[in-house]
Amino acid sequence: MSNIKVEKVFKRFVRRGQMTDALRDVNLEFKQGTFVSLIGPSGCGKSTLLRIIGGLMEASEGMISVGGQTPQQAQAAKQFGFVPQAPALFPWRTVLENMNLPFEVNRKAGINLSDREDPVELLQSVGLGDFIHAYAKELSGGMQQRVGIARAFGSGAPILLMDEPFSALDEITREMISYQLLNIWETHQKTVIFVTHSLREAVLLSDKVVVMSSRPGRISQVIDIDLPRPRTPDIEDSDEFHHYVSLIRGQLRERWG
Ligand SMILES: Nc1ncnc2c1ncn2[C@@H]1O[C@H](COP(=O)(O)OP(=O)(O)OP(=O)(O)O)[C@@H](O)[C@H]1O
Repeated sequence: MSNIKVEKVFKRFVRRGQMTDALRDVNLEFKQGTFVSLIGPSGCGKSTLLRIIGGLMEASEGMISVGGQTPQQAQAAKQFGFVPQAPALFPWRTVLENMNLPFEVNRKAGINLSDREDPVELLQSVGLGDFIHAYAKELSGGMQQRVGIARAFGSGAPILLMDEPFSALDEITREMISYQLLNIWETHQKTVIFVTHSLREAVLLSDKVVVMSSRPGRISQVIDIDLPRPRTPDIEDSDEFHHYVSLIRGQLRERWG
């Protein structure tokens, strides 16, 4: 089981003699196969926490375990897939060729990914079945981001770290993509840690929402989202949905005030 445990994590940046405490006393547990969102005011340390979990940055103090491994060991064992704000696609490669990138990189690293998922089926589940032979440069920003998501789900990594993947998209596209992300996640249940500023996205997508406060970033509350799955658009009109949104909004306001 690749459960992730974060214990007493503290992170201090020191730049030109200036100290910034980005995270303090962060304790969290992520169960394998769950979808967890991190939400909080700008600068509260969400991206820093994601990078520390993903082995891209070291904590100043504390312990992180990814199924018993350090984040760096887990990263070397290809446990993580990253979905950043803008997907790193090769414009002159087709969508299908871009899907093969992690596979090619991992093959060079001598890692056998024979059990990888079917890229065409993954692209279909994010609504890109008709675009597999299109060049990446021919796609809209939203379509490119969907390729990035499908690719992360097909990379063989059991843990996906998503840092505001929809932030560059317009509202309507965001809404559509969030349902496609739900769709692909409900079929291929990986652990997802999803950084967002959107209350709606956090509630719609997640099993748990971690509300953070600034500064230094701490966990102010972890809220279980007890809404039935699969989640369909009508859920957004339900009283329960609105209840969770206002609960999180209240938490965030309390911490700002
Ligand atoms: N490499 C760095 N060097 C120095 N300070 C940093 C570095 N990275 C982040 N910080 C600081 O740490 C704090 C947390 O930053 P972080 O990017 O994790 O916040 P965030 O919650 O993801 O913000 P946002 O929602 O605006 O993306 C901020 O005060 C930021 O200036």
